[in-house]
Amino acid sequence: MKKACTIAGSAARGGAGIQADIKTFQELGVYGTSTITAFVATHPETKQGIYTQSLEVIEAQLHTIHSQIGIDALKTGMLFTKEIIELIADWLPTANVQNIVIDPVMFGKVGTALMEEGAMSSLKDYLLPQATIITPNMPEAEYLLGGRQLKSVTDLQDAAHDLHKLGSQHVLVKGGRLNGPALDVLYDGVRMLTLEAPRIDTIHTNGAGCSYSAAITAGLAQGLSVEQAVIQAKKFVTAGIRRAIPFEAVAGAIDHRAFKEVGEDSVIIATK
Ligand SMILES: Nc1ncnc2c1ncn2[C@@H]1O[C@H](COP(=O)(O)OP(=O)(O)O)[C@@H](O)[C@H]1O
Ligand SMILES: Cc1ncc(COP(=O)(O)OP(=O)(O)O)c(N)n1
Repeated sequence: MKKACTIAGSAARGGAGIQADIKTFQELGVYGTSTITAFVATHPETKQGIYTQSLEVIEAQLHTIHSQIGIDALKTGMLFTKEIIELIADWLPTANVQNIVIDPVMFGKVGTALMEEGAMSSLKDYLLPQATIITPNMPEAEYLLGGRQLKSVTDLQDAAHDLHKLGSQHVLVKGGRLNGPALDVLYDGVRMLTLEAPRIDTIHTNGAGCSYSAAITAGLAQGLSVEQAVIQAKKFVTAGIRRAIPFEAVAGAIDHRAFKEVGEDSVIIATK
């Protein structure tokens, strides 16, 4: 069984973060391991409740996984501080991991800041250049590009082109916040691929981004190409949103079981 590792924050509500990643790994048939960087237990109104782990605890988890289990692919999610980002960036070359997915998590959908102010330059300078693929959503892409606003598919394509200059092998810009179909763009420095799924009329998309990058990680661990892994992951997340689990107090979460239960062929996405 191939092994995928997530380095991310714990989302107490269970829809995003480490919880989404491990559920995704399990559903896609890879063995999941985790390094927890922080605990998030925020209230949508106060936005308080982020508790980071010490560098020592983070390092101990990384060492345990690397020395005792092994890593065929890994993803990073919420890293929160400059110090944690730099720890991971220094550790990665020593771990010799072939498939690295960096989800540059900065903002949750309800607006919670999931990256500290001042951490952006470490992310850009030390972590993104090591990535096989980076997976920003629109606000994250805008922030990485110095505040430029993205409003159309052409803007997403231009953003993917410019973000590629930061040094990752591939860039996937997620267009979940555009109107119209759910469009994302994947760029490898030569080819610009657009992935399109029907937009589902729902507010219950908590964990969509985390699960997308985790599904890409699972695919890479199993030997898929980046393009194949992204296409499978897009189907995984589309199926999950289609069958999302609503909650009473907050927006609901995607259903990680959906892709396996409905079967890959029942999720139609277009690529061009
Ligand atoms: N309402 C929706 N219907 C279908 N797909 C969606 C919907 N909202 C988001 N997506 C898709 O979910 C994935 C995650 O995108 P996005 O929501 O932009 O990221 P994040 O969760 O990181 O903010 C993307 O493939 C996006 O196109
Ligand atoms: C602990 C933690 N990490 C990441 C996120 C962001 O999740 P994402 O799937 O990108 O989108 P939303 O959950 O914000 O819908 C998070 N919320 N918590």
